[in-house]
Amino acid sequence: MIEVSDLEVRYGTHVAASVPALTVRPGECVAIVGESGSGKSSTLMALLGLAEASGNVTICGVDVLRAGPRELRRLRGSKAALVMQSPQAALPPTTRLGAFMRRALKLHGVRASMEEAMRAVLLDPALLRRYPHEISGGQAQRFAIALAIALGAEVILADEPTSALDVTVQAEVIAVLQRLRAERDLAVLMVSHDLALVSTIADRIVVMKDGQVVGTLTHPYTRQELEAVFGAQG
Ligand SMILES: Nc1ncnc2c1ncn2[C@@H]1O[C@H](COP(=O)(O)OP(=O)(O)OP(=O)(O)O)[C@@H](O)[C@H]1O
Repeated sequence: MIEVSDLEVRYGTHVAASVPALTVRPGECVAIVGESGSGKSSTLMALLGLAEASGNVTICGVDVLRAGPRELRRLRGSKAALVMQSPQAALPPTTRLGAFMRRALKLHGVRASMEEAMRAVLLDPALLRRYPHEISGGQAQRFAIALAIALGAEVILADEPTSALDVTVQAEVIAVLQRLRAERDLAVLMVSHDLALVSTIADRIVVMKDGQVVGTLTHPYTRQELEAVFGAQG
């Protein structure tokens, strides 16, 4: 569960994003869309306490902007998972996927079946024996989600999770996210510049421009609404 009110993200005196209100309930997917530089990533980073921000952010009961380092570490490590554009680059190249996941589980004191987490994202558990360079971009993205599942994530924050992938692989990753949020009641907040993609998955679309929220659409969207968003973006 994510609840945001009066959020303002700053870099020095520059206000990069201003979000008056945003809620993502368990089982929901909300997308933030907007052109480059509109403040999408800054918003996402502030939600995990990774940017200078004021206002109120509550994720899984943690008051993020006032939490101490230990509470934030616990939140980021298990309850709220960040899925980035190219997870392959973030994986240590000389560590097999299974060893990496085992280490992460141990670090956070979590006991979970790695095989079950792999199957939940439609990956063959045999891939746990591979090195990062031996899997595809789409598999790496699903591995990042499997890791989140194994660690017991309740919230997934995804920053352009599919923009480095080709269209069919994008669809696989989106299908996995869709299934997980329904089956496991995950709250998914996704940042994307791809309106066509998010309109297939999001319950709500928050449109940002120049650091401001300029509109929110609720599913089902009309063509006119989507066209208006394209206008607001461009
Ligand atoms: N670390 C930083 N220091 C200073 N300014 C930053 C920093 N990160 C982002 N900004 C500025 O904040 C504004 C919002 O950037 P942000 O990355 O949030 O946009 P975005 O919508 O995610 O863009 P993109 O789609 O290109 O990732 C921009 O003006 C950007 O230049």
